[in-house]
Amino acid sequence: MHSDTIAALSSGALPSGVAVVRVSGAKANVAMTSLAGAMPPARQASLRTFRSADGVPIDTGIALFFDGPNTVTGEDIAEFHLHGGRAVVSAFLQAVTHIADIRLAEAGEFTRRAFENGRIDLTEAEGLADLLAAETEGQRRAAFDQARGALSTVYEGWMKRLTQARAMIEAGFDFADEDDVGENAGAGVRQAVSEICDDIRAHLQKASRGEILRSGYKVAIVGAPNAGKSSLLNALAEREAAIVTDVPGTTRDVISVTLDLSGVPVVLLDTAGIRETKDKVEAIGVGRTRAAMNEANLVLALEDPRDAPGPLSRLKGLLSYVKPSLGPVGQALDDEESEEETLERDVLTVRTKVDLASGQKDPGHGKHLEEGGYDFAISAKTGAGISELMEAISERARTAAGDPASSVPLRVRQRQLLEDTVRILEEFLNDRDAPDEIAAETLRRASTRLGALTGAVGVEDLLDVIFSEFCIGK
Ligand SMILES: Nc1nc2c(c(=O)[nH]1)N(C=O)[C@@H](CNc1ccc(C(=O)N[C@@H](CCC(=O)O)C(=O)O)cc1)CN2
Ligand SMILES: Nc1nc2c(ncn2[C@@H]2O[C@H](COP(=O)(O)OP(=O)(O)OP(=O)(O)O)[C@@H](O)[C@H]2O)c(=O)[nH]1
Ligand SMILES: [Mg+2]
Repeated sequence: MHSDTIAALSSGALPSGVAVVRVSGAKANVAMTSLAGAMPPARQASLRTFRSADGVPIDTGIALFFDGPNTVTGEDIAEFHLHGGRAVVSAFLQAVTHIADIRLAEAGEFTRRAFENGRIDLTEAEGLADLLAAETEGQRRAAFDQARGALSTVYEGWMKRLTQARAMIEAGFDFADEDDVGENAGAGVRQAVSEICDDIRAHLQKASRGEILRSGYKVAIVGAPNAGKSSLLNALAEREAAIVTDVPGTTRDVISVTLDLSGVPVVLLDTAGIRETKDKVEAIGVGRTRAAMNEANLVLALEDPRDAPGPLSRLKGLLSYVKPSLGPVGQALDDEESEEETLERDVLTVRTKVDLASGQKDPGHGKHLEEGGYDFAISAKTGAGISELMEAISERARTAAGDPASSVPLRVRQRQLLEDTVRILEEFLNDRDAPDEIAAETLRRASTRLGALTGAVGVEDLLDVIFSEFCIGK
């Protein structure tokens, strides 16, 4: 139990209609009696006038008292629902923190107490943080699912099975002389571990989907200077997010706009046109274009076919910037064949400015313009082809993000711990001749990784990072 009682404004930015101040800890009842005059019946909303220590009224509002340990934090909680004015809340917080042993809470401190008092585990706390940050329906569903313990159940199940496997080996120590027992137990353990390993691998397949849902499906808009990239960004965003001029090299930095497409956040990245340049600033911009392409789930390669030296030849050069591992599922591919497939799937070629007559002579080269060969043809000026392109992006984003309610790991931290666990379990499975002591130790290491997922073990150093991500009052 903590000695300090903490207090904070738990509702949003002021001014607001109503402001909720929460007080959690051993002195929550003292806060209630001194500010509201008396204790309200537990868990019942009561109208009270709140007064500072010298009896001066601050505000009239709703008082609520939740008696621990069955509360959000696991401690006694007093809630004060005030009028949401800045001076009201400020006078109230002043009066609360005036009481001995009550101080203002740090960011995430209520949730941290919930974790430390065993009310929630770490995946649930992370789910809560994501729930507060959720901006799309898909994000909300996945985070809500995780905050309610969907991942905890899965991870605790694996932990239990792994512990049983370890227990079987450790029991085997006692039968060291009796070969029969040792070998039979050995086969059972291997079978059990290999099943756990398969289950974790299947779960990991969903991880990249969860990460896309959490941080957005990234679409890089690339092409030569003046191809019409910023114009496309503005058309998709339906606002003037980027500067458009007829000067090649207008965009020098990556400009990002996030859209909510059917519940999946889609991050559009407008980039600097790719060309050899002596301009220092533009050269840095081109470097950033390359980085944007590498992190993108989808690349839109734009081309105005009136540009020399002709359609697609430049695009080929552009595509060579793209990493082979790029893919909606984010999985690295090993052979060349699938590498080509990935490029085909994740790069859309877009012909721009179709309102400018086609079949026109290329002024520089006198060649006829190539007609087909592009996945899409658009005009940012007339709007032609824009909604078709938008639908194609949306469909890819939905596929890449998957079903938000299917218990996907949303975070890199979670994925890495799961990958570590699989690696250690494989080590165990591959070393058939390991003495029992070594085998048990290998499984123990795997348990430690799994335990860190829910926060059961070895996460002390991480807690500050995880909980500081919350806002104050949560
Ligand atoms: N006013 C207010 N609204 C809020 C919160 C809050 O802290 N205050 N919450 C803050 O996040 C969320 C609700 N979360 C809560 C979770 C558990 C309990 C609770 O008292 N649980 C007990 C008793 C359950 C029951 O009565 O059935 C328990 O789990 O044992 C209360 C709120 C959203 N709305
Ligand atoms: N007629 C016509 N002009 C367009 C269209 N799209 C863009 N333009 C024009 O083409 C020029 C370049 O457009 P931008 O969108 O700035 O091109 P960009 O690819 O972002 O260029 P950089 O940032 O310099 O790499 C501007 O003069 C635009 O008005 C279009 O669909 N039709
Ligand atoms: Mg531009």
